[in-house]
Amino acid sequence: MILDKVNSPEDLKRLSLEELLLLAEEIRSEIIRVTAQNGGHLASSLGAVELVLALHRVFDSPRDRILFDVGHQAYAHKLVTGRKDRFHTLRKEGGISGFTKVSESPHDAITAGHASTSLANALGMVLARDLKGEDYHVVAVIGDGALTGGMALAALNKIGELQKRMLIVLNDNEMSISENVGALNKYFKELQIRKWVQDAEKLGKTILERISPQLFGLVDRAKEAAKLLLHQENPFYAWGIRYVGPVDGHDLKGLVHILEHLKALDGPTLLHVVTKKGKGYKVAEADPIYWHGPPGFDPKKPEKVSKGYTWSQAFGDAVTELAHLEPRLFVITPAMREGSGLVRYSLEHPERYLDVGICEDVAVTTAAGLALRGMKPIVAIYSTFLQRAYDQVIHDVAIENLPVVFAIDRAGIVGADGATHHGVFDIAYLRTVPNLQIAAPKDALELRAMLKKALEVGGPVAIRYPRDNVERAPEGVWPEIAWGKWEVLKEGTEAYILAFGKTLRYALEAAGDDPRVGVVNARFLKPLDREMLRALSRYKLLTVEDHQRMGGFGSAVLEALNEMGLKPEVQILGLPDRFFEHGAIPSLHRQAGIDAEGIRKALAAMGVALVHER
Ligand SMILES: CC(=O)c1sc(CCOP(=O)(O)OP(=O)(O)O)c(C)[n+]1Cc1cnc(C)nc1N
Ligand SMILES: [Mg+2]
Repeated sequence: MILDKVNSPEDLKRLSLEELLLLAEEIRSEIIRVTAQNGGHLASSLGAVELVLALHRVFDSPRDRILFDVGHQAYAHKLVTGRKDRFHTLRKEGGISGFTKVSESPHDAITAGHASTSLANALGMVLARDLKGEDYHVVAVIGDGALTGGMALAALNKIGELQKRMLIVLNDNEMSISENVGALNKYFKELQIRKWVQDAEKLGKTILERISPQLFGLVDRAKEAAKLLLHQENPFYAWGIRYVGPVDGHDLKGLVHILEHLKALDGPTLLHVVTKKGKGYKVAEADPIYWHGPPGFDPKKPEKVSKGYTWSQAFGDAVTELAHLEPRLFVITPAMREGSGLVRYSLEHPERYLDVGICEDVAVTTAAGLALRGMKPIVAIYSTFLQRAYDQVIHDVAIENLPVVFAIDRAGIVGADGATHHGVFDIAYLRTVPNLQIAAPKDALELRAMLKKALEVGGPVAIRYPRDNVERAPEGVWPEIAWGKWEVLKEGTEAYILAFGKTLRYALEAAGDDPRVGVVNARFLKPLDREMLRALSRYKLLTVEDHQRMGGFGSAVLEALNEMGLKPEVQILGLPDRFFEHGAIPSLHRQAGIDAEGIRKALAAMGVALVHER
């Protein structure tokens, strides 16, 4: 295998073009083999193989810095930068990350996972380079989806003004996770048609030159005028960035040739490459949405596997039904239609559905605008990605107490996507926001009850639920819920576990049938159920949450007890003050001490040692 001879990008420079082409195929097979075992971002990484090889052939990483936006398309990059022997540990606990990670390799220029960060990072790097009088290249690879992010567009604006030498490679496969959206995306499609026109022109030109040089001259001048017009229409022209393309992102020889030329240019250049998401693997080419991030699969007989009924689907089913009952309901997603369970909703209510692209800030403030004009918007958003819209939650929604519902998916530890994707800060960053109420349902029925009630509350409400399976709730059922009230699920004589969200299952498992320990479904964090808290304050209290310990649900309970002048013995279980890497959710929960074992240990330390069967 040629890959056996590649231990660093240096080795790529010694390969012939034929060997490079063979290497590309070997890399594709390795990506498929390992993703089949571990799951991962298959289609994105398959589509970027030639681009990665061409970049590492022409540039000199790690001296030259090559940044990958989101970092999920960088499996080929990992394989040729000294990690091929560890590649089988991809996304596994203790193994290599599924994204680029500075601490993992000197070749990983940025730690990524969230989109649209590469251009601002690259800007910072070229500023540092030039200030220090150093000389290296900075190359940022950004996808068409990531380019819909405001951070990326704002960085382009500054890059164009400063005119620092850098190369931006737009990896345009017309896909985000779903089909990509936005006016720029439409323009790129246009450009690709023009590419076809250019090729046809070349053919026409050759024929014309033979027939009549005069006529050819006339046509050529007309074409130059049109090109100037076209060029000036080019948004990158407006940003002061040299645009080159579109070019075939799978033509390895052509890419190497172009990159060699662009390497010599000064100022900012954007090379627009067109790739096929899932390239080289038929099922992934045919359905880049499912094969964007499949769980494991049989590489010889790749079939879609059902992940079971999830919280995301329970949410999607509930809002799809709710929209028939509430004509003012409007659902917004920042480029996560499938992940948020909204495919059915988007098909049944297209006129009240919007995918804004990878821009959570726009999603939240668009919801504010909808609410100001009498609609009932729901923003379907992952906890980790809501971090991108913190100011918009406060400034555009909460201050005016607008009726916006935040359906926060992937709340808590999410597993193989790791530190950049765990949703473990939202309680802390939301609970200090006045007017904003926060709840966590224990099951799909409670989710339906909360969603329906949240639309009537009249102010902003955040409902958080985990990345997990859940028992399906019957259609058409909308249970009542005592808003702001907790629910005692098990009485106790000595201690009560106050569980918020997903940890309720661990609490019930830990308490078992021991009469000394009670369990409360503390489903409302804001408002807290102070009445019940007062009543329970004569017992020992243990709070447990799938969230950072600091600033979470337990902190809220402590503050409330303090305000009420109550001083029961309280222990708080939550994630310690560090980042959790990628790994299996139960294992990470065990490490954090928030699972049933951790709860039992905490109770024992409080003098309530539970006897339980092993
Ligand atoms: C991995 C992950 O979380 C991905 S990959 C991806 C699509 C990126 O499209 P792009 O065109 O840039 O790349 P492509 O896959 O090669 O087509 C999204 C929306 N997400 C979720 C997401 C949402 N929002 C933010 C801020 N960051 C991320 N990463
Ligand atoms: Mg894309």
